Amino acid sequence: MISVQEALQILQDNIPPARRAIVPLEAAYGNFLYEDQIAPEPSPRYTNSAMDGFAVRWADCAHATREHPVALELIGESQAGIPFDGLVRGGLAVRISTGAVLPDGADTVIRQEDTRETGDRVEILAIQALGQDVRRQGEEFHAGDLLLARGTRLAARELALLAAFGICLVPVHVQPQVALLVTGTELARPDDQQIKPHQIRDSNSIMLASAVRDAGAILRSIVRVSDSPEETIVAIEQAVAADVDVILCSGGVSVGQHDHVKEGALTAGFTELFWKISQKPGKPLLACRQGNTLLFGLPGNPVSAFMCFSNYVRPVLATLQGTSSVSRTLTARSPERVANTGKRTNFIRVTVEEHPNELAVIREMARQGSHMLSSIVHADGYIVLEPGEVLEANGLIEVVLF
Ligand SMILES: Nc1nc2c(c(=O)[nH]1)N[C@H]1C(S)=C(S)[C@@H](COP(=O)(O)OP(=O)(O)OC[C@H]3O[C@@H](n4cnc5c(N)ncnc54)[C@H](O)[C@@H]3O)O[C@H]1N2
Ligand code: MOO
Repeated sequence: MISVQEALQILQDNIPPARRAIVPLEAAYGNFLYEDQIAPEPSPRYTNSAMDGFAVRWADCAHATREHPVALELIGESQAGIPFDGLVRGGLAVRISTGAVLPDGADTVIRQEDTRETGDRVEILAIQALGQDVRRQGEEFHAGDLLLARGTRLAARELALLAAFGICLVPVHVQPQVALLVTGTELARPDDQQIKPHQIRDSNSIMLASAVRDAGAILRSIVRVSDSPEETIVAIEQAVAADVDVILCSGGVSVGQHDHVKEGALTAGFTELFWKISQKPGKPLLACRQGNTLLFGLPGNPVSAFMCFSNYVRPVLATLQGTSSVSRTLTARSPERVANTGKRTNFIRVTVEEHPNELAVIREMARQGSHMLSSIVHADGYIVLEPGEVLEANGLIEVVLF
């Protein structure tokens, strides 16, 4: 058996390069940029008004007050999308809407509330400063400025920025594609009304499918097979033919007569990277590689499957999409003593209580069984203790949050 660190290192050394593509903006959601994005033009694109009101010359009305208004002749309008085609000379004003081009000659906008219209004239009742309520061309970005750095994840705000600059083809790392293969003769679908007394419901399918989505990857397929070597081999070969990046198998990875994932993977042409890690839960985790495809044999026990996904698969899926940001951690205090009395690295599930301006407090889940979903559902994260390691009462430790 290898250690947790050794397993992580082997995986790091075997992650294929993240796939790249230039995709339309509409298809880029959730992807990470592989190149900096540079402003092709200034923003704002043109000098425009921040308010509905009147475009004027500062010099005409610098001293205007409600007691001593300044009257200007209204000569036209600059509407958003329909600019004024003329020059604002001394003594003149142009009606302007928010976002409309500031007409030539004007340098200041008076908002509507500070004016009074009288026929073809507008009285300026108040003014604060030269250039007020004018949004200058390039005041946010000049052409050539950095908009988004490589490695940025593209979501609502980032996509809006690219759209605003007309960047419609985006260089991204493609989200990795995953095929899920769930093995187990004892499995029934969750909605099976005829479930037999010797069957259990397949909870790993939806758990892993959701975890794949949470990890930013794309689930291409879910195939369920019984504990049959032939079915397992065929299903693995089909996943390889579909050219996915990662094949995730659930169950059938231990040493029993009916565990066929390892032999299935090797028969389908995979090379073993490792099998069995000195850890609890998730000891029999299998990792294999064939070309640029990785295969994981996750243990069937639901908690083991989830913890192996969190520790090993999730970081791989992150690297495959061009990022290393995976899990959030925090330093917390344990009021109780926690010990690893076993021989394997122990991923101990804990609840986390957070209080403002205080260290978070963790409590070990009373039940840690790898068949007990409550140990992950009601936990907030986990701590890692090596064999023989003791966290004394009130000791501090890093918690990995789910
Ligand atoms: N003789 C030994 N037996 C076992 C060892 C060992 O070292 N020597 N390791 C144990 C450990 S640790 C684990 S973890 C499990 C892993 O076993 P498998 O990966 O072969 O998984 P299965 O036997 O297929 O299933 C284990 C358990 O999980 C349930 N299961 C399976 N699939 C699902 C699913 N889709 N949804 C919900 N539950 C599932 C299954 O019914 C079993 O109860 O091996 C130990 N044995
Ligand atoms: O590794 Mo198993 O996950 O201890 O039950």
